Amino acid sequence: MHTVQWQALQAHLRAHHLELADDPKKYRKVLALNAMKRGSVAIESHALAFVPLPSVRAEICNYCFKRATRATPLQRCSRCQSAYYCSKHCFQKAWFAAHQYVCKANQPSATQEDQDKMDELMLERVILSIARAKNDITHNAADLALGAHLEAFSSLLAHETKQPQDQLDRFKHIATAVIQKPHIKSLGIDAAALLIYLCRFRSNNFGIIDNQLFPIGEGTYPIGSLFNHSCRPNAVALYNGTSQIIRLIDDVEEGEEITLAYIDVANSRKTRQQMLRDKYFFECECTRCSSDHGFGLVDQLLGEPSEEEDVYVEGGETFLKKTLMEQVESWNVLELTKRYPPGSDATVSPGFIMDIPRYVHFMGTFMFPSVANRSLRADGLLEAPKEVYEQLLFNAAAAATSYPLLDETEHGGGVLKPYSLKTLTVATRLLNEQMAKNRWPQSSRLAMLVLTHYMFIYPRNHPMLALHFLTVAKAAWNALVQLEVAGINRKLEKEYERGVSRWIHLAKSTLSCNFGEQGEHWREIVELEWIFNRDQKLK
Ligand SMILES: C[S@@+](CC[C@H](N)C(=O)[O-])C[C@H]1O[C@@H](n2cnc3c(N)ncnc32)[C@H](O)[C@@H]1O
Repeated sequence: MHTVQWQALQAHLRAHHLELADDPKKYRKVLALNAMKRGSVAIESHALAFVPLPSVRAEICNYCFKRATRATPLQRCSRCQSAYYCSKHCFQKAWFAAHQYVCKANQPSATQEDQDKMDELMLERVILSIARAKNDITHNAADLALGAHLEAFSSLLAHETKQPQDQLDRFKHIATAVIQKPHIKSLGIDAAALLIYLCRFRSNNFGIIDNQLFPIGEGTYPIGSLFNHSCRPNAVALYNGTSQIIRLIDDVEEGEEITLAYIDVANSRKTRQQMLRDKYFFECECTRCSSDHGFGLVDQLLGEPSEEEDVYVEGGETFLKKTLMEQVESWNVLELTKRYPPGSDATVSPGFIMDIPRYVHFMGTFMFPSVANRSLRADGLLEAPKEVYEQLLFNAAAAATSYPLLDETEHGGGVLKPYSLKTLTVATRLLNEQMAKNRWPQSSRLAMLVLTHYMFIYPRNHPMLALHFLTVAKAAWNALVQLEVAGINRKLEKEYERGVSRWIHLAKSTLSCNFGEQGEHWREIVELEWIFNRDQKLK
């Protein structure tokens, strides 16, 4: 067994009720030692090194990664003019950790804006961190976490024989440049070891994201890198500054593997598998990739980009946008809620040719039944056993693909599929445009269309889904207010009121599992709930 040799690492993981086990295909895997609840933190760890993305370097503190605020504007390093910090404390920490070695007078920022520079900075910082950690361990042998980080990093897969030649050439170039620097030379590491480090970064490093899930940097997190990939993961990596938090988004049984998604799972099956092959050198056999039924149906429904290009012939994206917006404008909520009344059964045949409004309401009976059915508990679906929840999604995928689509060829276009990755891209773009124009009834309809896609793509309680529930709740509330001002009929008002209250519930339930019950998103949803309840009382 390999895993007996990493004693500090195993002890560190065990302290978090986790265990590293051998795996014939994946090398090793992280298992839960006991049952764990969704929303709980599996493990939190610090980076061995991190580098901000050049595009956000002037917007976040380059040491703690907190965004600048009016109260804490960023100060630029007066010497190199290219690093930014929120406080003297962060500057001193960064200086001591690595900045003293890389800071050069009047460095033009343009030279730092490429991947080579990021890799070079990461390499230097990792080398310095390891040297410092080794030194600290000799003074404090009991520091398990430090030992665990070192054991984890030194045992990560580098796949050096599988890396493409152009990458290896690039890495050799970077390693040669770094090894010549006096503060690195004095540490006595050879170029071959540095090449392995760079290969390890490529198949193990994380993109650091902010609270809106936008990338702001890259980090080497040896503990986080022990988790394997799944396109249907049960955990996510979120960040508090530069601290990495691995949080469970579903209940995990004793002995179950904990997995993360290395790539955005909103990609087609072929694209996902290609991305994983290119960068991580494995064939994905996760539950989403390996089934022809179940998730196979879901992947079929979302489509492959090349197939979609054939479908959206004449007019291309312009046709899609125009047709989609026409359907959004003519969307009759009352008529559709009558067709799918509260209590309707998802298996009832709708007997229609599918356009977008019908599709969304029909999918709603599977995916968010509590929005249409007042007798259901708001978050019942999110609390159902995983198998029950997933079976519902599979039924929805099978039902969606079994109805004929509205063919618009007579009007000079192609066929607008209500479901597909292409439709998702166009709907997301339109949603942002409509929100920017304060067109809230249209925004709330587009947000529901996007939601029907996200429900297929992301596991429940995934942060993308949680943020989107928040968007749906805000859009529905703003739509209600706008429609009231314009003079809404009482029946439609009731529909919207039920919708807002249920979306708020769903947003709270999902947010609590990933971002937690604190921070800006939680504040936003609690404020919306308060305003909505006050409005209801006043009525
Ligand atoms: C970030 S590491 C994950 C930890 C790794 N298994 C280990 O023991 O160090 C990424 C590498 O693990 C392997 N891996 C991760 N997920 C996998 C999966 N679902 N199937 C097969 N191999 C996987 C691949 O070799 C990949 O390049």
